[in-house]
Amino acid sequence: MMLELDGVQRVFRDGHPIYALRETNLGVAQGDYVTITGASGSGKSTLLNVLGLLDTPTSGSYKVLGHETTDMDEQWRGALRGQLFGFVFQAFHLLPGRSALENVELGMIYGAVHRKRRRDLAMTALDRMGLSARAASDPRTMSGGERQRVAIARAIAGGPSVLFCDEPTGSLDSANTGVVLDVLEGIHQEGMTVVVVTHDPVVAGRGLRRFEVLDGRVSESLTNIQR
Ligand SMILES: Nc1ncnc2c1ncn2[C@@H]1O[C@H](COP(=O)(O)OP(=O)(O)OP(=O)(O)O)[C@@H](O)[C@H]1O
Repeated sequence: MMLELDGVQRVFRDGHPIYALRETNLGVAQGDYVTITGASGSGKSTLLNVLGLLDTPTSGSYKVLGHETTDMDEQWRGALRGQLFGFVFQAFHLLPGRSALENVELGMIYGAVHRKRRRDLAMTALDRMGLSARAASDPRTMSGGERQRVAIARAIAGGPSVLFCDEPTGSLDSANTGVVLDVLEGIHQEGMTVVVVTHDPVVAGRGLRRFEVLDGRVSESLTNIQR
């Protein structure tokens, strides 16, 4: 199993305890295309953050490729995250005043990749996103769909095993949503594991395994069981 949550809880303390995730069991296999839906505040982002090693469970076990992560120190967790995971967020998080190519390269700056190799990987990733002609462009001059494709290029350039996307189409119109969904499908077909959090049923519908979060409880959608 690529990712395996077992009895995971995430409790925030804000005066009183907030049970963002309760007794969560979830396995993601290599090559899965998982979508996670749920109402606002149900715990979707918390689930993605825990899976992406951006946050730590309060209790329970979380294994990545069989390695228990809950007792790793932050340096190990960071190394694992940098090596295995790529992230895409709703708000793109691209640096203005830097070219698309530089933005993609910056995603690999903490790795051990040589500068020249970083540039080649960044160019290849932009090319895969159909954006090689815009490599020198400032993201501020690009459309929302193009910006998100630059962000996806940044996330995949270093060759992660899992791509995590938190509301990747939340800032896009329906045409650009379709383009980004096609891109994610292509990435999945090439073998990457894809995990997408979304409140949009159209986006959720593209997943091959669909989960729903309700008040911190995660359940697999019936459509998977019938499949
Ligand atoms: N750092 C935090 N401190 C306190 N409470 C938090 C924190 N992060 C999340 N929560 C709470 O945990 C619950 C789950 O939040 P989460 O962001 O995971 O929901 P979500 O389903 O992603 O919501 P949305 O769709 O609105 O982004 C909510 O009640 C939220 O207020």
